Amino acid sequence: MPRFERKQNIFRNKDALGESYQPERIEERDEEIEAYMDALQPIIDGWEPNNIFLYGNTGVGKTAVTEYLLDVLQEDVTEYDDVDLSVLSVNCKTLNSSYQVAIELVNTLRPDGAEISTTGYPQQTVFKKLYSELEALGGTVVIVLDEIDSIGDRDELLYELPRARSNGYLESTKVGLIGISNDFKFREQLDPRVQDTLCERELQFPPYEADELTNILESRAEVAIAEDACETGVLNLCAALAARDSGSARQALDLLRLAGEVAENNDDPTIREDHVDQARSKLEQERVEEGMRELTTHGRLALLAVVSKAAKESTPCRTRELYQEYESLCESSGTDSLAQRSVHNHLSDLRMLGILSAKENRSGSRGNYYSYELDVPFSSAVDAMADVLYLDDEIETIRDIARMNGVA
Ligand SMILES: Nc1ncnc2c1ncn2[C@@H]1O[C@H](COP(=O)(O)OP(=O)(O)OP(=O)(O)O)[C@@H](O)[C@H]1O
Repeated sequence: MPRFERKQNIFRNKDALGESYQPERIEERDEEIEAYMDALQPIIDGWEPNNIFLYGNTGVGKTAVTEYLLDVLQEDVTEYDDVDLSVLSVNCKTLNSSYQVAIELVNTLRPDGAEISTTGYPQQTVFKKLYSELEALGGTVVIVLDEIDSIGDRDELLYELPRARSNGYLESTKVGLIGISNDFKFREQLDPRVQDTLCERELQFPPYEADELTNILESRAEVAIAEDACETGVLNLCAALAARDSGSARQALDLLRLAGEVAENNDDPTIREDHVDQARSKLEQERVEEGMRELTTHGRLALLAVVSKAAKESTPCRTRELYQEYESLCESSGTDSLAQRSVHNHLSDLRMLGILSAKENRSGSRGNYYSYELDVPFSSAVDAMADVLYLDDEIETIRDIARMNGVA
């Protein structure tokens, strides 16, 4: 009978590399913190808060810096008797309308057991309930709406809430909104009147550079990794890979955590660079698989067409040739093929997902055309597809051809 045994050579505190960990120190964001503090200053001065819109790619510290600064603010505000600050944080990811966000806020403010139902009220009734809860709370209320873009175009709350005082719905309570988003298009899509108020102060967080990620990793590794369990060059490699790809601290931390797990599972005493390489392949495969799950059958077949061409060392490859490959895969799987134009759209989607990359070629009088190739390792793409497409024979043949050509 196998027994469980605690492993502890690699990690000192693995949770410190996880999503829910709040770092004690924020590295490399001094300028952004200064601008953010400036935007929050009216709160400590006792004035109405600014509305703040914060954007930047995923994993660049928007949530971490917001949580950190609001904690500091809540602590510092205790020095001033005339400011009574409350912070409400809601992640809008699963709440895709103003209505649902307003219900969530009301229920956050109400005591257990007094929550309202999530359906059945007219929107204005829910807004009124929200105003009355906010009025009962009093003082200054900062409402953080993370992943605010999930609200989409049903953004009435973002128009109404900042105007609640001037419209007489709130008398004593001062409300400030902080909207956080990694969707750059969201701001442009907002109604200009919403833009005016919500984006009163705009803050942008740029992607991290490799040396910044190294510093973030170093300070996190102090807490998370056991002494001497990380070989020289490992943190730099995680940082360089994440900087080249996305500039995301989350990606760099994920790489380190996964590399540690690979080392641990191999019973190796330290994390080495080859563990990071394995971690990167694993993460890439997860990314492809995640993208794959979102694809329709035709998206998958279009991707398999590119994989098949890659096995033959025939990529980058233009749509017309990929289309022939796609048609023959459709035939093998007993699926009716789509027109070339639709397959072209699927290839564009795969490019947006970061699974393919495309080169634009000029072809004189006949205009420009794209040629596509895989933007993820061949083996990750083929493994992911073997899991979701019932084309075992075709996929085996593709693997054989790849082996013959030394494509990995
Ligand atoms: N400057 C930093 N110093 C220390 N840790 C950081 C820093 N920036 C990011 N992190 C860490 O990186 C991870 C991702 O950061 P965070 O969740 O704040 O990103 P985000 O920009 O809000 O991303 P998303 O848009 O996907 O929510 C977290 O674990 C966070 O603690």
